[in-house]
Amino acid sequence: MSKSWVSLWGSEQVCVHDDYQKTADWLLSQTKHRPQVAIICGSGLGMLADALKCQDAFHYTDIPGFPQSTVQGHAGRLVFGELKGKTCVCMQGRFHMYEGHSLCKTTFPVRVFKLLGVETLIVTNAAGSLADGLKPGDIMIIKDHVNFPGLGGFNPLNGPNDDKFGPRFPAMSACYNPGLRCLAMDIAKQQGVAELVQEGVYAAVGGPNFETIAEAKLMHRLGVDAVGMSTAPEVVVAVHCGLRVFGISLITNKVVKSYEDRECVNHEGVLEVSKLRSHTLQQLVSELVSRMDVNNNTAV
Ligand SMILES: O=P(O)(O)O[C@H]1O[C@H](CO)[C@@H](O)[C@H]1O
Ligand SMILES: Nc1nc2[nH]cnc2c(=O)[nH]1
Repeated sequence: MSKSWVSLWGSEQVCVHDDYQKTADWLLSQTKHRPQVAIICGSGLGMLADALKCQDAFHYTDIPGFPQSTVQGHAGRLVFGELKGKTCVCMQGRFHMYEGHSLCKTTFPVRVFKLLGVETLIVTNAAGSLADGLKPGDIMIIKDHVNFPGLGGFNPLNGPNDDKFGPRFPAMSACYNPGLRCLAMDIAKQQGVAELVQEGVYAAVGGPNFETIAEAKLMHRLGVDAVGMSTAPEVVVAVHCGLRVFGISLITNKVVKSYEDRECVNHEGVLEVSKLRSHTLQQLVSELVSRMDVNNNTAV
């Protein structure tokens, strides 16, 4: 397969199977862990990796073929370890389109995880709320997403399809696993945090600017509950290659929807709220990993 192709947007860099394989082979040669579950930590949520025991950690700068993190709150480390009886790999820092990464680089780790033998992907993010019932500090279990860049033709699956990963036209109607969503809700009840947790629709936008009021009103009318600048491309690639997906948004701010509202969102505020809820989120994700079914690396 050629390494570049011409899209609507100009010449795109393509990652070929060999690129993912080389990174996966290098990681397999550096750690004895064979992860069943991968976790992508959102802005300020890198502490999710702290719960892993017997850690092997790698800086992205040392991993062949890996993109680099450039955003504050994304440490740029890949951490392998054991979490409540399951082997996990955790990304402390994800890649966003607005950093200048191509979509294949933005989603690169997901296919590497597939080649490592991962069966389940947990994606987390910081997001702004559009739904009136969601406030900063709340946790939204993602039931579905709107991939705005994807709808506009900016999709990580653009270009020649790699049949070894998945089909040309993958279905996206059950992206976020219903069983895991239900289990997470039960765990939230048992942990006494059910009043903080609800399900909702996440929308991915390109960023890096936050929303104008007109954009916020538009998304609210369309039924979007929370908005961020990540996650959907990773999930599209994960579903394409057959990974089971669970997603969670930590609501870090309200998206301003009124011209009378003088509030103004900023990244420092986003990181502050992430920090405040980090323990609750860690407890929820740990218990979910503990109780999810995996069977010799086969998620059921
Ligand atoms: O989606 P994550 O990586 O959690 O980060 C969110 O927070 C940042 C803005 O504060 C953006 O990168 C947005 O996508
Ligand atoms: N687009 C967007 N991304 C976010 N990430 C955290 N908060 C927000 C927000 O309000 N809008």
